[in-house]
Amino acid sequence: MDHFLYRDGALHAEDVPVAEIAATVGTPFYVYSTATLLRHFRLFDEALEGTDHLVCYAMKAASNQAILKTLAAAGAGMDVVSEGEYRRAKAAGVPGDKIVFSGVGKTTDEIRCALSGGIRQFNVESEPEMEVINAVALELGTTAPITVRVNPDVDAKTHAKIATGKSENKFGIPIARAREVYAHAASLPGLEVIGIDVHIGSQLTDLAPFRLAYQKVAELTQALREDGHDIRRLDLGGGLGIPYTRSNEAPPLPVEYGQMIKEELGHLGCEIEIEPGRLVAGNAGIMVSKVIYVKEGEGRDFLILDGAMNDLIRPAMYEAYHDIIPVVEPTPGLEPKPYDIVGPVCESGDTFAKQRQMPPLGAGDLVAFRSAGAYGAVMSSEYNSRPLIPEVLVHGDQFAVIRQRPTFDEMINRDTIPEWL
Ligand SMILES: Cc1ncc(COP(=O)(O)O)c(C=O)c1O
Ligand SMILES: N[C@@H](CCCC[NH3+])C(=O)O
Repeated sequence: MDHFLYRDGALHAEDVPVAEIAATVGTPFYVYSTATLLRHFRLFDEALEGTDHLVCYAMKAASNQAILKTLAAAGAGMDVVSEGEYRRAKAAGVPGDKIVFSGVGKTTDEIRCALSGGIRQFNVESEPEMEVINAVALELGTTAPITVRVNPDVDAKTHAKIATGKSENKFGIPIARAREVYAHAASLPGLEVIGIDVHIGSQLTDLAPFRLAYQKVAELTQALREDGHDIRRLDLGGGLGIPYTRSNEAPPLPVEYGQMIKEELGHLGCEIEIEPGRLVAGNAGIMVSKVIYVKEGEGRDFLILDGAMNDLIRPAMYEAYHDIIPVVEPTPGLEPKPYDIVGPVCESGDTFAKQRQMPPLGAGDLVAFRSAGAYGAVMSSEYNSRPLIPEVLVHGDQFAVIRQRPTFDEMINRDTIPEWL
């Protein structure tokens, strides 16, 4: 459920007509709903009710400071994967002891920054990284709390580019080597081993791969405890998928996911951490764009939009499907027409949808890409020298621009000219 609905014939973001935002900020732009963000965060929090737990929002999904602040104020922890994300989380008011640091290539500087600023734990991805964290901790005269990310060799049954839990993926250490790696970690005086981490992929639409991975984590917990490690925290990653289309079978709900976690891991008495990103932000955001031209091609009509692959890369990158709906509610009974929906960028890959049935649209009409809140604005670029598009946050009947569109001069003057030119 989200808060982008038609009312009186017009698409609204909560209580604000989307066309009103378009008139203020210009198209294209992203708009997020505070109510959806909070609702989705709370669904996870409630799903783990009765356990000692922390929901650490995977801020890579959408990391605008206003979004982070909204979630932080509701009690969210954060999962970060870079110094930039760590600093964003701190700037949004998240205390260090609610920030977990994931990622396969943390640099010495990043480790130093997080360890001196305060960190809940590092999710360690390799033995060389473990050595570096140990060295930095000793240099700073402290100990670093860590989990080791294990790769359970489970097929997440998602798009290959976003599956992370198979042995051929770069993530984590093979679960078969875990006991050896934990023994190594325990021998390093700068580390405090506190738990296990696992994350098998993104946009999972079935609980079975999660269950399989968590069963392996449960077995490993017992084995590591027998080896004398005080395993007291399990970080179970993110990955629960969202419905990108209403015709699809809906993915499992957070409450079902939470129930499964309790069934598989509840008996261990560990603190549970999860790192959802997409499910918190995905359906909390839309991208709004305007039709520039309708072009009649051979055997097909193109809707040429002012939004492009640089603004929303998911269709080009993963063949991802996004519902695209008109901002003016279509009159019932209007015969839909097939369109290829494309952006102005000079690549044929700049195609959002092929032969998509839409109500007839003309130049100047606004359309909204649903489910664009996660991995939307954060993956955008200025390719073709198209300035990054604005982001807007709605709260009830109020809206605020939370990222301005840079001016062309700002974009151009970010570059510097060497003195010999
Ligand atoms: C370590 C880690 N945690 C959490 C997430 C968030 O995943 P999702 O947005 O699918 O919930 C990711 C991305 O897949 C990740 O790599
Ligand atoms: N960027 C991907 C998700 C990546 C998940 C990152 N761990 C997407 O848009 O679906």
